[in-house]
Amino acid sequence: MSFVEYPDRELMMVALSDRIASQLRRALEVQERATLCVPGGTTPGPVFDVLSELELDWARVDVLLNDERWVGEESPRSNTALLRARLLRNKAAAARLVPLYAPAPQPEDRLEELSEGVRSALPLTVLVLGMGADMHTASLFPGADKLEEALSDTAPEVMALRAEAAGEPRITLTARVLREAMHCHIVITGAEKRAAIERAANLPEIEAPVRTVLPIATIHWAP
Ligand SMILES: O=C(O)[C@H](O)[C@@H](O)[C@H](O)[C@H](O)COP(=O)(O)O
Repeated sequence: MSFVEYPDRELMMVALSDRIASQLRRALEVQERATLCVPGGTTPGPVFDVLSELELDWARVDVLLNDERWVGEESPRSNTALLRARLLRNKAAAARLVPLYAPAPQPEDRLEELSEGVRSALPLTVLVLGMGADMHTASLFPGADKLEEALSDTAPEVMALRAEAAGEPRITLTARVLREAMHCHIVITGAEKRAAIERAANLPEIEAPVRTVLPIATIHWAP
């Protein structure tokens, strides 16, 4: 795991966006399409703003969330709505969105068709992850009902999980899909998350799910 510390958040978001774009550009020199997988939540908005303006053959990029809360796009908690509002516009409007949500009461109702779409976009070329102070990443929450299976090498690509801390049901990429990414960045801010990721390095994955990607991740941190 490597750790990059920035003096402030703005600098981090610009530097990280630049790095993501150049990794995608390099991949597109040798392959027809590339996949960018990104988190929802409150941290990545500014990265999306910068990325959406960068020069890149976006028409050959598939964009996919790490995970989604099981809510419609009209909800302020919808990660898909965040993606549409902040990333899939400007130059990046040409990218293809791989959906992780479809209207239905429960994620299990649409899991098969959503998984098929995800499979068509694998492996992940550039994976950007957030992390909660409880050391969850994507929707791999400590204490989630199916966490053990979601961390295993034999998990399906996509699973529906429920956890008390998660609020609504979640749909998430599983650990093995995250671990197979070509490039992996974790973006975090603040003292609490810095302490959490340092703690995660010495805990089992079942208690600190983010640990599953630490061997391949570059951690980007700003106060
Ligand atoms: O849908 C989600 O909640 C995310 O994808 C999740 O994994 C997020 O990255 C972390 O919870 C950090 O969230 P914040 O950036 O809001 O702290």
